[in-house]
Amino acid sequence: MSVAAAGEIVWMIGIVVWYVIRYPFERRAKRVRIVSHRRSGLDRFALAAALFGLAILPAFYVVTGIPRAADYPARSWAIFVGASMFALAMWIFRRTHKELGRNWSITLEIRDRHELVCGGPYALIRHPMYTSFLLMGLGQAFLLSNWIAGPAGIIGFAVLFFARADKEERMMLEIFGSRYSDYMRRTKRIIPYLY
Ligand SMILES: C[S@@+](CC[C@H](N)C(=O)[O-])C[C@H]1O[C@@H](n2cnc3c(N)ncnc32)[C@H](O)[C@@H]1O
Repeated sequence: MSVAAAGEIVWMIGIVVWYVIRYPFERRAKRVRIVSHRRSGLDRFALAAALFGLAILPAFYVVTGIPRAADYPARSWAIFVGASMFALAMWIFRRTHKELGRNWSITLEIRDRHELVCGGPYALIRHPMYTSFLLMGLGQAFLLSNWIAGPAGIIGFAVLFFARADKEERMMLEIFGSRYSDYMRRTKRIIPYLY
C-alpha cells in the first residue's frame, strides 16, 4: 500500500468514527424541545462550508483522485502527525458530546431546561467542539497529500468558527447572563490558556 493510500484510509476511518460519535446525539436532539434559536442564512452557509471542506470535498478526492494535478508526494511522518491529530480530535469530540448531553444542538439553539455546561473540556475553553474541528482540519491537511483536498478542512473550520463564535456567545450571554460572563472571564475560546 502506498503512503498516500494509507493517509486516505486513516482519514476515512476518522470520518466514520466522527459519525458514530455524532449519530446518537442527532437522534436524541430531535426529542428535546427547542425554546429559542438564532438560526440564520449565514449560520446555514457556515455549516455547509464546514461540511464541504471537512467531509464532501475530501471524500470526493479520496473516491475519485480528482484533482490529481494538485497531488504532491506523501510522507510517512505526515501520516503519523495527521493520524495523531485526528485521534486527539475524536477524543475531544466525544468528550464534548458527553458533557453537552441533551444540551447539544448542531446549530444555535437553546433547549428546554438547557443547562450551562462548564465541566470537562468546557472548564478550559468555551468551544472545545470547534477545537476538535480545527484539529480534524489540520489532521486532514497532513493525511491527504493534495493541495486542494488537504487544506479544505481548515478553511471549512475557519468559516464556521468566525461566522458563529461571536453569535453563539451573545446568545449564551442573553440566556445565562452573569453566569456566562463569569464563565467567559475564566476560559479561553478554542486554545487553552491562549485564545
Ligand atoms: C454545535 S454546539 C457547539 C458547542 C460549543 N461551541 C463547542 O464548540 O463545544 C452548539 C450549541 O451548544 C450549546 N452550547 C454551547 N456552549 C454551551 C455550554 N457551555 N453549555 C451548554 N450549552 C452550550 C448552544 O446551545 C449551542 O447552540
